[in-house]
Amino acid sequence: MTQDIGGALEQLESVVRDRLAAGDANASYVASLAAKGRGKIAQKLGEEAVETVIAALTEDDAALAGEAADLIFHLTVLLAERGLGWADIAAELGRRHGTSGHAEKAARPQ
Ligand SMILES: N=c1c2ncn([C@@H]3O[C@H](COP(=O)(O)OP(=O)(O)OP(=O)(O)O)[C@@H](O)[C@H]3O)c2ncn1[C@@H]1O[C@H](COP(=O)(O)O)[C@@H](O)[C@H]1O
Repeated sequence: MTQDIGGALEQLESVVRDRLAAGDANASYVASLAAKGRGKIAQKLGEEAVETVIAALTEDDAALAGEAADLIFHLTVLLAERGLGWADIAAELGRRHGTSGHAEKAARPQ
């Protein structure tokens, strides 16, 4: 099924929030990960980031897409556990839109 990225992220976030609220670690990976604490969620995110880097350097496109999906999924869990969601990230990206990274860096206080 093809889906636009906004819809996919909203759908994933909605399911993740439901799983966190239900807290059923036996039935849900999200709930079982959250039960291990924020540190474990952050650790998994770091592992998935490393696996994404390795895939980018050594594996094919399908493998990279899979690792990227794992990374985004675990970031969604971490954000939700902190009470944040993709709307918060979209707002920050929107604030940055149109500002060159070079210009932003040059404007930082020395
Ligand atoms: N997108 C995902 C998703 N991507 C990856 N994963 C799981 O993330 C886990 C991480 O993989 P690993 O091999 O690193 O896990 P592991 O070996 O158990 O890791 P360790 O804790 O042992 O280090 C696996 O169990 C994957 O199945 C996901 N689990 C759930 N989702 C989404 O979240 C929804 C809710 O899932 P549940 O909470 O399980 O109902 C699902 O409907 C999906 O939409």
